[in-house]
Amino acid sequence: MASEDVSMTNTEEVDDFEAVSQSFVAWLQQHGTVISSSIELADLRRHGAGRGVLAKENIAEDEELFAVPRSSILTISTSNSPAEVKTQLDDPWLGLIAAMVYEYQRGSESMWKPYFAVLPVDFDTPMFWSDCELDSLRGSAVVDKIGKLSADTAFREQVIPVIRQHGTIFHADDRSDDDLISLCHRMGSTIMAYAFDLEKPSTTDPHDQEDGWEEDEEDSQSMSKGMIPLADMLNADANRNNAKLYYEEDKVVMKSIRAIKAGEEIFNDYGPLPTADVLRRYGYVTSNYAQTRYLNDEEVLDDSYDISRSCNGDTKPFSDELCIMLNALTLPVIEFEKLQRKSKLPRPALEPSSAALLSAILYQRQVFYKGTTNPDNGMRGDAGTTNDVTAEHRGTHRRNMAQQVIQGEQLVLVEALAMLKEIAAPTRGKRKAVEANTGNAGKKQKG
Ligand SMILES: C[S@@+](CC[C@H](N)C(=O)[O-])C[C@H]1O[C@@H](n2cnc3c(N)ncnc32)[C@H](O)[C@@H]1O
Repeated sequence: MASEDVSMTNTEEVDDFEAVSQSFVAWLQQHGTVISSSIELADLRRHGAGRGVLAKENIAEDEELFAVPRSSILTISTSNSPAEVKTQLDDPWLGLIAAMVYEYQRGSESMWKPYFAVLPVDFDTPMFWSDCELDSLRGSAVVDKIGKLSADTAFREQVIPVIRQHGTIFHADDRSDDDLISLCHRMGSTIMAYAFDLEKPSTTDPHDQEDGWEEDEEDSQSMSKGMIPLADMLNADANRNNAKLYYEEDKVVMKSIRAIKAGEEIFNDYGPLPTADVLRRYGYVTSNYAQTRYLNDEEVLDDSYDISRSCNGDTKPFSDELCIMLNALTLPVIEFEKLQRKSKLPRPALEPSSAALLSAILYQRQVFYKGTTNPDNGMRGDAGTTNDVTAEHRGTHRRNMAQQVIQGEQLVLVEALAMLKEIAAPTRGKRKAVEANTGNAGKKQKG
């Protein structure tokens, strides 16, 4: 959410918001972005969604909405920062942050200046919450995933020395370290909420190998991060997702994936993230994701497990990996050794003893939420961004979002515990339904 959204109080600032949008669109076109006359960049602050893209007229499925040349995408390699800076920071995430700080600090010398004008200055992600606001998220595993201290350390120890070494070209000589660290946080959070995983063109420049930002280890070989102007002006809605980005050799193309009526918003999809992760990455909450998941990070193994809400018979609340791990833990040693000799794993069907173990863990997990909120309150309506509230209401808005996260997670726990109770001690006649619900129908159960 852009800072001008929050501070907007008078007509002058309304006009400024529009003017900034218009010069951004003009800049895009000057640099080769082709925009369909059927869409427009719109002011959606009244819906709590900042800027967004709307259909001006009916759009058919598979129509090109806009095409952005790869040269307009801000990445480590397209940035004009000196090669020495690019090689000094070999972490791709820190590298992209440094490239963005560099381009931002150059002001009108940077080709991306009109783009920075539409990017956010303030964020509602928990990274920027006060301790008191964070307390309203107590119990959720998201609190341990914020990583503010480790980011501070990485900025202080790795990025700041590089900026200082090239202080003149970074226009950083009159800025304090704390000031620069705030700027790094701002760019890091922008990347988190706006950047795309870029698919590389088939003939890859060898320098591109260093480019980008790795988020997930498994992605690191094939993906890099880049800031794609205009593509990142689409808001997200899993249920109303109607557009998709396609990667071509010299450009990226946003196309409709279904017919869109005039006046409708054009939506991207961030994927089936747990509500807590939508808040952590994007600074808003929504109940729209059908697969509201609870990240049950028990650290039993060097991994974590999702428990999904079983909204319909197709959804498996407990993953195969989780079932196998629990079954392995509860298996008598002699049985476990038998499987080991045959190089086999336990079945991915939750055994009653495993269900009892998982129940005990989840009851333990419930205690962490004590006093945070009451799960019986039911879900509140969606709390959007702070784009439409003033700064003094920000705390209330953040606490409302926290409440929506906590209530969602507690609901998942309550539903999972009820299901586990059935598996651990099934009531006569209900066993079949439980097996169907856990995705294990037809599989032989022990015990
Ligand atoms: C990729 S940007 C989309 C453009 C953004 N609205 C803007 O004005 O710059 C992602 C940010 O948009 C906002 N956003 C995206 N989808 C939203 C939604 N469904 N409801 C409310 N805000 C949303 C969040 O602030 C998120 O961090």
